[in-house]
Amino acid sequence: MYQVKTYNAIVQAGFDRFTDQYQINQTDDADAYLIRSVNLHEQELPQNLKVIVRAGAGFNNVPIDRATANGTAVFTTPGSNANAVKELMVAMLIAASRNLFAAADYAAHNSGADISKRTEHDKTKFNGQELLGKTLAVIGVGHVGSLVANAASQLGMKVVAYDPYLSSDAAWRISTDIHRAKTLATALKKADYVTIHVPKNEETTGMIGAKAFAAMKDGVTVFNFARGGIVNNTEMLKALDSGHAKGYYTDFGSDEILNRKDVIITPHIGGSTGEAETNGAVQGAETIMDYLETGNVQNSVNLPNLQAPFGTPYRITVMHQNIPNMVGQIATILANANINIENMSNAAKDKVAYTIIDVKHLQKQDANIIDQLNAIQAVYRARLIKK
Ligand SMILES: NC(=O)c1ccc[n+]([C@@H]2O[C@H](COP(=O)([O-])OP(=O)(O)OC[C@H]3O[C@@H](n4cnc5c(N)ncnc54)[C@H](O)[C@@H]3O)[C@@H](O)[C@H]2O)c1
Ligand SMILES: O=C(O)CC[C@@H](O)C(=O)O
Repeated sequence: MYQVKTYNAIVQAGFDRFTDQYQINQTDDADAYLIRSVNLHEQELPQNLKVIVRAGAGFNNVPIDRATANGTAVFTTPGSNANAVKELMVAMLIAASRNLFAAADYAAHNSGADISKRTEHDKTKFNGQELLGKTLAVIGVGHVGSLVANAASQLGMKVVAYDPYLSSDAAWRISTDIHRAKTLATALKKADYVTIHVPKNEETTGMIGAKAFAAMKDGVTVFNFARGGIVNNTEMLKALDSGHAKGYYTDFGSDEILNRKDVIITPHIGGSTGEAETNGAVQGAETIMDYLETGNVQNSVNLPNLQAPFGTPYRITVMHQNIPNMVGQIATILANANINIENMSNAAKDKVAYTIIDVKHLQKQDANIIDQLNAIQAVYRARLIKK
C-alpha cells in the first residue's frame, strides 16, 4: 500500500482517482506528496519519499536539489490551470482598460438623493480605452502565456511575445498573428500592456526591474499573475509614482504595494476554479500512480523523460548522477547476481540520469540487489517495481 500525503486542499476528484493500493495519510513517512502551494523549503523530506507532484504549474515551493539528492522525482501538472489563468487575465485586461475596479468602487459608495446627477457628472473620471488595436507584450508563452496571447489577439490586440526557451509544443499553440520578439526590451518597447507568465527562478526573479521599465513606454500597465518577485516592487512603485506606469495588477500581494489605487491585488486566485483544481488533482493522482507503478517519467522537473513499455514481471529503476560508468556499474551488479536484463533504457537531464531495467526472473537471493544499487555512491535511489 502506498501512502500519499497532502498539505493543501486537494479536491475529492483527485483522491477518487487513486486505486485501492493508495492511502491518503498525513504520515511522516509518505511515498508521495500531492501538494499545491505549501513551502517545502523549510521541511525535511522523508527518506521514503519517492515522488512529489505539485498540482499546478509553479514549483518554486519545492526544493528541487534536495529532492534530487533524496531520490525524489518532482512533477507538476502542466496546463491544468492554464485556462483559468487565461480567463482571469482577460478579465484583468478589460478591468484595467475600463478602470473597472475604481468605477465599481465609486458607484458602490455614491449614495444620496442626487445620485443620478452625480453619476452622470463623475463618470468621465472613469473614462477608459478599448483593447482593440492596443499592444500587449506577453513574457513567457508556455501553457498560460500562449492562451493569453491568443485570447488577446482574438480581442483585436497586437500581441508581441518573448520566450527564448519556447518549446515546440508551445510554439504549435501560438497563433500566427503573434509577433515574436528576440529580446525582452524589444517586446516591451511598444507595449501598452505587459503580462508575465514565466516560472520564478534565479533568472526571472526581478526580471521586470529598472532596465525593463526603462524599455517600456509611458502609460504602460503591468500584470503579474506568475509569481511575486518576478516584478521588482521597488521599481514598479517608482514607475507608478513617476507616472511612467499607469497601473499594476498582480495575484501576489506584499506589504510595500498595499493600499494604493493604482495597484490591484488578488489573493493568488489564478488557478482557483473548480475546473482547474479538478484537472490538477486528477492529473496529479495519475502522475503519482504512473511513476510509482511503472517508473516511467514524463514532464518531470528533475528527471529526464523516459518511458518504456512495462512487459516483464519486474522493473528496476535507478535515479543517479549523470556521470560516466553508471550504466556499467549497474549492469555489473546485475551480471554478478546472474540476473538477465530484458530491456534497458537510460536518459539524462542536466546533472541527473535515470535508468530503467526490465527483468523477467528474480530469485529470492536477489532481494538485496536494490541495496547493492543504492550503495553505489552516485545513485540517488534504486527501486524494484513488481508488475
Ligand atoms: N496565479 C496563479 O495562480 C498561477 C497559475 C498558473 C501558473 N502560475 C505561474 O505562471 C507560470 C507559468 O505557468 P505555465 O503553466 O505557463 O508554465 P509553462 O512552463 O508552461 O510556461 C512557462 C514559459 O516561460 C518561458 N520562460 C522561462 N524562462 C523565461 C525567461 N527568462 N524569459 C521568457 N520566457 C521564459 C518558458 O520557456 C515557458 O514557455 C508558472 O511557473 C507559475 O509560477 C500562476
Ligand atoms: O492554486 C494553486 O494551488 C496554485 C496555482 C498556481 O500558482 C500554479 O503555480 O499553478
